[in-house]
Amino acid sequence: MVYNSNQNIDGSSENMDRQANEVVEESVPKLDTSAADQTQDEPTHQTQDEPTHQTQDEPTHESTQVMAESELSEEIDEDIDIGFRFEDTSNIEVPKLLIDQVLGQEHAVEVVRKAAGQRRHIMMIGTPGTGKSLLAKAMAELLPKEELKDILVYPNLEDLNNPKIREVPAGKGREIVMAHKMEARKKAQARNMLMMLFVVGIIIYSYFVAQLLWGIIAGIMILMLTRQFLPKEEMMIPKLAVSNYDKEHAPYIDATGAHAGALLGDVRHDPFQSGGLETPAHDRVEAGDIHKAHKGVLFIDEINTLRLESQQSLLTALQEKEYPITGQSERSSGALVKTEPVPCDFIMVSAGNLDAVQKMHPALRSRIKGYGYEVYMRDSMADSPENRKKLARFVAQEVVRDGHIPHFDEGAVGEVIREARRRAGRKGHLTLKLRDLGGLVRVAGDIAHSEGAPITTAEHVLAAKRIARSIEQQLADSYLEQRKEYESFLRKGSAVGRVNGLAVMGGDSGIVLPIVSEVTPALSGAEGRIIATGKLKAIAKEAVQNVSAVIKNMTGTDISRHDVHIQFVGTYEGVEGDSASVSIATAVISAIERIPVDQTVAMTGSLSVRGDVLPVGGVTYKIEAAAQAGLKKVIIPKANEADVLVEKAYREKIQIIPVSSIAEVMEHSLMGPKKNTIIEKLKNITKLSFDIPEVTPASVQAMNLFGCRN
Ligand SMILES: Nc1ncnc2c1ncn2[C@@H]1O[C@H](COP(=O)(O)OP(=O)(O)OP(=O)(O)O)[C@@H](O)[C@H]1O
Repeated sequence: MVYNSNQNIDGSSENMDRQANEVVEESVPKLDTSAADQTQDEPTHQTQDEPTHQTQDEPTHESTQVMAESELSEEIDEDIDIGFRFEDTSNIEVPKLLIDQVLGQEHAVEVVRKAAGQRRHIMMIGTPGTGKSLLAKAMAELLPKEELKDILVYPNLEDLNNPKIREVPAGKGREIVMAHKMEARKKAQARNMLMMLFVVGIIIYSYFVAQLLWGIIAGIMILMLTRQFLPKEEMMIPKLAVSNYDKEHAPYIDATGAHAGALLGDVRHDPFQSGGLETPAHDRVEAGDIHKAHKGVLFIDEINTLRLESQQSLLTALQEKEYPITGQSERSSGALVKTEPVPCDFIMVSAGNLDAVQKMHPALRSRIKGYGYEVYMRDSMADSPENRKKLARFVAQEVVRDGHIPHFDEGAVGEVIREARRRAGRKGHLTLKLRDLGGLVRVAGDIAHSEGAPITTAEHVLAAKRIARSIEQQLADSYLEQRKEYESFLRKGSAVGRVNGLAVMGGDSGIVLPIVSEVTPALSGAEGRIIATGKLKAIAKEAVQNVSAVIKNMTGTDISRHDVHIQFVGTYEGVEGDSASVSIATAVISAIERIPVDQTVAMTGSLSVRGDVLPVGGVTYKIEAAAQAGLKKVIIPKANEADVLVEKAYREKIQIIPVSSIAEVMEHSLMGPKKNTIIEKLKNITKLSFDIPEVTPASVQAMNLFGCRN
């Protein structure tokens, strides 16, 4: 039995629904406690045979309905009001100071300004690419240049393994080293001259006493001995460990992922430790990032990835504002050397996501909390004329920073802003994941540059959007291709216990995720089980458990003597998040009640235990994936309705159905007259759910940021 995917399931498909139901009813008995054996006999046959048959009937016809990438319309959407008129981004002034270039993070900017004035540490938490390191760099620009120092390491004649440390004003260190070198050279020259005269004297004398050979040998011996035993002036030259010569502003040192040596300083190993060939200990001392950041900013991203010992040492350095340098490798001769404490009065800007906060050394965290600020970076900003203007300035900044790509005209900036809207995932917002958006600007610029175009236009940006697809997007395309080729999901007709779920990969790529459910008699004599396969991770597993509560409530069926199998088809990489909850519920209810599901429908949504459909992330990408796969309708949570910013090319291809309860999901996805009974039951359950706290799209975004995927 084939159901036309273009039928309206709300009204005109009623006939077909009835026919479908009749077919299913004929062959599959309704599941109840007494019909356990029957369900074991037939369901596999019913649910697997029918769909395969359906999809193989008309594959070529069907494939024409599927939207290929190349068929996508390249039409430019309606114009975007940027908030002001300009010819191209060369007319937009780019602020000189980095802090004035930061957009959308007003709170963080304010904190950075304050912290720079008061020399406080900062911890920035937020999504990658939202400007954390940019702000840290900007902070270094705000610090007074006058306080900068150079650090010199001197030999300690009393204890060669304890070199001395001296701090001098910036630029002075270089002068001191040069002066020492000059002096050493002069002394060495004078000494060499004296020695040569002495040796020549000996040779002349030996000539006159007819002992020339002995004279030459004595001369060579004297030269060798003086080289060995006379003090060497160059050994006394201090080493410039940290130089701020000619620096325009305070140092910004990025110590992300630095090993102990690079972070805390090190003393090199000396393979020739004697015989006049050795390198003096002070000359082998290497400053660490904490010392190079003296009077400046030390930036550490993903601070939790630093080894615990390094975090402890960092804490000491923060407290003492000085830290001696010693060899980090126990087996190296450098381990014998330990300098006097080296100044390291830096401002630490640490960054990461919430994970970083949880896993970092508690004492270090407490130090930052007690002597600084914690800032949460925003992911998006309001889509106001003022902010659109700022985004136009961002495009100008990126063009200037790149230095190779042509400026953008107004249309091109409009397209970038449209993409910023889409990527925000929330209506009325613009994304602040500006590193990624900057990537789009660069690819568009590269296309324009390779064409020899004097200016980047909207067409270049559109072309860039097609080319600059993330790995996940490319993978999603390849998945879709494979799934279409092997018919691993259906696009028309109906099937019992089978639902086209939707998922996101990498935050910006939707995929169709078929979910199949089957009900069999319980294998063990005890209670029936819910068995979910497809490498489900923690949240997905919990979602399956929650759904089972809804199902028990809804169906009123005692399923305790049955095992409910739920399969996430083709999920080799595993599944996380709870956005498949409505799909799981629909598949299981369909399997239990033997009511077919419309296969032209895709769905996404989280589910409360009382049957409310709650918002999820990535709706736009999921809808686009469903449209691209050739599906006709997509059910989304009503709370996500405002977040939908589907590309123009997909808008006509798919009907979006926002719902707020599982009853509505069933109404739009089940087929046949039997569905009304189940919908009535479901409506009664969801009526009771008024006291469930509301989950807003913003809270979903926050959950996503902190590692929860939907
Ligand atoms: N708020 C912003 N304003 C202006 N430009 C930004 C902003 N956020 C990001 N950018 C652009 O993106 C680039 C990368 O941002 P940045 O390195 O600061 O991100 P991040 O938050 O430190 O990311 P990560 O945690 O991955 O290091 C910046 O050099 C800048 O070009």
